[in-house]
Amino acid sequence: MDVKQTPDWLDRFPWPGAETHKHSRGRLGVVSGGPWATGAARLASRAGQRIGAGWVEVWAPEAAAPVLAPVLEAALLRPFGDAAELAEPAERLDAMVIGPALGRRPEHLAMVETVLAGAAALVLDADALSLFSQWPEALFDRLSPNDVLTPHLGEFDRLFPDLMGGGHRADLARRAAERAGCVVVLKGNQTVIASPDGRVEVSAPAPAWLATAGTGDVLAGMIGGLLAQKMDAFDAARAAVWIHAQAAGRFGPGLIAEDLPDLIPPVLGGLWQAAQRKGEGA
Ligand SMILES: NC(=O)C1=CN([C@@H]2O[C@H](COP(=O)(O)OP(=O)(O)OC[C@H]3O[C@@H](n4cnc5c(N)ncnc54)[C@H](O)[C@@H]3O)[C@@H](O)[C@H]2O)[C@@H](O)CC1
Ligand SMILES: Nc1ncnc2c1ncn2[C@@H]1O[C@H](COP(=O)(O)OP(=O)(O)O)[C@@H](O)[C@H]1O
Repeated sequence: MDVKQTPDWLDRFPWPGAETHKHSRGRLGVVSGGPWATGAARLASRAGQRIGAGWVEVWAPEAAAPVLAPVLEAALLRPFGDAAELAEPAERLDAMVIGPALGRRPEHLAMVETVLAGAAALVLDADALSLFSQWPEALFDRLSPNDVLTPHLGEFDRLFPDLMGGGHRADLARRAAERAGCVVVLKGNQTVIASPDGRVEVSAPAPAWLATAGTGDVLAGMIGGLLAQKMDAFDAARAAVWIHAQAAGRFGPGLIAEDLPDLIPPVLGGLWQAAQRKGEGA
């Protein structure tokens, strides 16, 4: 990677150091769907691990725990009974991802509401967004500037129907971030990342191989993993979108979401080398 072309967030990327331990490196929680819908949380949690969160917990409804137990290794399984039990991780952990394959029933809304009340930085994706389609203001009222919403255009339309009328996607995302009071990642071939303070970045076109189920769940886990490492939400979203596209480009045709988390390390390796060279040149 040419040092002159390195992304500006590279200077703020959370590399571990000699004093780092797994807890100080960033603790991420991912909330799983029910027993028939655990795959999305697995994709997100693995992506969070790969991007550097040192401690990853998968919070699973009790019925889903037997499904997850045999397939999680370094990630920790945390079964829960009802939504109120999510208050503890939402306070203790650095970041949480909720929404992928969560479900859209009242108990799922209660889960999202519980997590919104905690101190952890949040990535709200998929069903966590659609659950608020009838009352988006109830979501916006509870968000913090370090939270991130990751809608595709269909989900964006549910939360911000009046913004869909026209204008460039960058302008839609900017207005959405201002209204929501948090970072908005409007996904697509060119993903727009907008901050409530007015910063906006439009990504370079990403490989269309990403148009396959589950790649957004991986992106949510990547953003969550960087938030857990205390990266600023706008930088975390920009970095994750960039690394996600680079990883997809490395695989090319035939990509499925399962491939993506394990493609993160070589991309990080290139960034690490570029950061070292930049440091030596400084
Ligand atoms: N392995 C898994 O368990 C996976 C679970 N998933 C879950 O499956 C459920 C349905 O996910 P969907 O994303 O289909 O959500 P939705 O069913 O909420 O949205 C899809 C609808 O939005 C419209 N739409 C408009 N623009 C779109 C765009 N740019 N990208 C995608 N859809 C667009 C589509 O035409 C479709 O009508 C969610 O719970 C989701 O989290 C998916 O994330 C895929 C992987
Ligand atoms: N045509 C495309 N070109 C490049 N990237 C795409 C394209 N279509 C989708 N993507 C990317 O793939 C991901 C899909 O996310 P999403 O729609 O939430 O899927 P899922 O919910 O199935 O994980 C997003 O990161 C999006 O930017």
